[in-house]
Amino acid sequence: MDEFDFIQSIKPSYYKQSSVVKGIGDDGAIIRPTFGQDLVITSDTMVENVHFSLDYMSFEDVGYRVLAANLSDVAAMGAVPRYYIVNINVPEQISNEELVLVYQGMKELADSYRVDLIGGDTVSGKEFSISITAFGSVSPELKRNRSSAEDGDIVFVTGSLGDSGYGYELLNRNEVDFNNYFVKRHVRPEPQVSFVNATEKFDRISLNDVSDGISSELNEIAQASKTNLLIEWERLPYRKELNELDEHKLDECILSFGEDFELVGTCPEKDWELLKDKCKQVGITVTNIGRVLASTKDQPSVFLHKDGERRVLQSSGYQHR
Ligand SMILES: Nc1ncnc2c1ncn2[C@@H]1O[C@H](COP(=O)(O)OP(=O)(O)OP(=O)(O)O)[C@@H](O)[C@H]1O
Ligand SMILES: Cc1ncc(C[n+]2csc(CCOP(=O)(O)O)c2C)c(N)n1
Ligand SMILES: [Mg+2]
Ligand SMILES: [Mg+2]
Ligand SMILES: [Mg+2]
Repeated sequence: MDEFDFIQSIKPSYYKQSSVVKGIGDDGAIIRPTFGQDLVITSDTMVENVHFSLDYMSFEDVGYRVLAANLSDVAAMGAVPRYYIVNINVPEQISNEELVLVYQGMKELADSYRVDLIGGDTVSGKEFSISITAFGSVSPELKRNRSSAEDGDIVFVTGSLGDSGYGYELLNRNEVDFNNYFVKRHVRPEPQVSFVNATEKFDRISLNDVSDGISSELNEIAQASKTNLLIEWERLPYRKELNELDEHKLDECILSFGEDFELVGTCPEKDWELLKDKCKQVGITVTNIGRVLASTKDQPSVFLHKDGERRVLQSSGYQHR
C-alpha cells in the first residue's frame, strides 16, 4: 500500500455532518458554519512512550485514545464535536496497513458521536506521534469556561477518579489481563460528550476536563475564576480496588496522574439536584466534591480537607516541561 492507497483507505465514503462542503481530497477542507453557532477548536498530541506504548496498546487503541482526549476538550467547552483533522508522524517500521488500524480506532469513537475526519497530514520521522485538531459547535450562551465559577457553587466531578492511573499501574506490574476494567479505562477512555446535551438547559457551569489530574484542573478553575475551592477528600469518587495502593500512590492516582478524561466543574447550588438527575438520565454519575469559596485578595487556591486538616492542594499534575 503506497501513500495514495493509504489516503484512499482512510477517506470517508460520506460525511455525517451536512456542514462539510469538502472533506479529504483537496488542498483544504471546507466547512459551512451554522448560523448562530460558535466554533470550538482544540488540539492535543500524543507521542509514543510518553502518552502510550505499543507494548500494551493496539494500533486501534492508540487512535481511539488520542481522539478521545480531543473530544474530551471539546466537551469541556460545552460544545458538540463535529470534525477532526489528524497530523501524524510515523517511523518507517510502522506500515501503512498498521496506520490504517490507528484510523480505524479513531473511526470507532468518531462514529459513535457522528464526528467526521476532514483532513490531515502524514510525514515520516523517528518518533511516532499523532496530533489531532478537533472542532465542535456551541451556542454562544452555552459555552463552559473555566472562569465561570462563583462563590457558593457546588464543585462536581463526573464518573470516578484514578481509574486510568490505576490501570497504568497494573500494566506496569505486568500482572493483568487486557480486559481488566482499569486497563480499559486507561487504554480507551470515554470522553464525556453526553454531559453536553444533558446540561444544555443550565445557564452557568464552569468546566474543565481531567487530563493532568484534578489538582491541576481545579487550580485552573480557581485561577481563571479568581475564587478559592474547598474539596472534601472523603467525597472524591474512586473505586474500592484502589485501596490496595499505598497512600502516596492512591493520592497520585486520584489527584495528579490524570488521563481520566472525566469532567470537573462547578454549578450554582440551586441547579445541583437537577444537574445530577439530567446526568443520571444519560448514564453519567456526578459527585459533589466540595464548594467554591469567596474570592480573596490572595492568590486563588484550592484547599483539600483530609483527616481533619485543611491544606492547600498545589497543582501537582503531569508537566511536560
Ligand atoms: N504549543 C502551544 N502553542 C500555542 N498554544 C498552546 C500550546 N500549548 C498549549 N496551548 C494553549 O494553552 C491553553 C491550555 O492548553 P493545555 O494543553 O494546557 O490544556 P488542555 O489541552 O486542556 O490540557 P492537556 O493538554 O493536558 O489535555 C489552550 O488554550 C491551548 O490552546
Ligand atoms: C507510556 C506512558 N507513559 C506515561 C504515561 C502517563 N502520562 C503521560 S502524559 C500524562 C498526562 C497528560 O498529558 P497531556 O498534558 O499531554 O495531556 C500522563 C499521566 C502514559 N499514559 N503512557
Ligand atoms: Mg492540550
Ligand atoms: Mg483540557
Ligand atoms: Mg497536560
